[in-house]
Amino acid sequence: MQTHQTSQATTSPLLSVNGLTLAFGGVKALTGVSFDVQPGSITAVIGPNGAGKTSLFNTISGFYKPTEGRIAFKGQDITRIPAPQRAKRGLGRSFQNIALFRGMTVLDNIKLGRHAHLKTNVLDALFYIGKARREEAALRADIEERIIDFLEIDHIRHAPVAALSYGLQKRVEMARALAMQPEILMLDEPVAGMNREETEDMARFILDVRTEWDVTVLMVEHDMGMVMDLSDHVVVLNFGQVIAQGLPSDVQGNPEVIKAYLGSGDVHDLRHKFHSTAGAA
Ligand SMILES: Nc1ncnc2c1ncn2[C@@H]1O[C@H](COP(=O)(O)OP(=O)(O)OP(=O)(O)O)[C@@H](O)[C@H]1O
Repeated sequence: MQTHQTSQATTSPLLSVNGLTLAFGGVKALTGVSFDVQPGSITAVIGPNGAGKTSLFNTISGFYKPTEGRIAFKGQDITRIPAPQRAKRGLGRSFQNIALFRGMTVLDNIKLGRHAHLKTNVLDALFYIGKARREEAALRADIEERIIDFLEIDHIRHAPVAALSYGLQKRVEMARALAMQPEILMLDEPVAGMNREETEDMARFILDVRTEWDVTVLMVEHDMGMVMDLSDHVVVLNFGQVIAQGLPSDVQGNPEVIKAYLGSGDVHDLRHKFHSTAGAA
């Protein structure tokens, strides 16, 4: 297994995952997973289907409780802290399958950013809109405008989410996650199902989120080309374990990584994506 010394600076990590183990009954979804996310970095978690990526994301954001291990955010242990409090502390996330309120407008979805991930029903969320209007409208509006401007979604701000293309919906989901004003943005498959143009747009937004918003990015993504182009650090999972981590160039040629993808039948895709990367961006 490669160490991640090559691509990891010596500064204190923003997020530190240590020996994380998660079991569903007899199934071990994660076994002793450890890695750091450096502030200001783009870190990607990759791995074949069923490798444990979503389980890892859900454990970091607090939806699953690990059987063993520790998660530290900004130097503080958050392993036992409930998901809403993690979000409040600055862990923002999007979801693999779009989790927007489809009947509501883009703007209202963004307004819910701070609370929608934390509330389980629409009434709670709607109540929040009223409350927000009274209490913090000006501040919120400023942030919302910046997000709308940044993600170039002004023209659809009053459109119902259900009427939008898939690529735009993913962008609105990112907008909503940004409305939480996260320090670390966790993106679950940000370009899944997107065409090439949409993927390139999203890649640009992810890079800009880091530079213009000063937000650290942790993403799970299947699109190898994008991962290799954007990431500072790549963590590879297979069967719930970290089999390699380091610079994109390190993991790309790692025999264990190739083997993991070969086993899953994804190697053709992997090779194709690796080789198409250079000319893509
Ligand atoms: N809620 C659950 N109950 C039982 N087993 C689960 C549950 N969620 C995940 N698993 C199992 O844990 C393992 C890891 O699954 P996970 O969804 O985290 O992988 P993944 O890398 O995100 O896969 P994909 O790329 O297909 O989304 C798999 O064996 C899966 O069947």
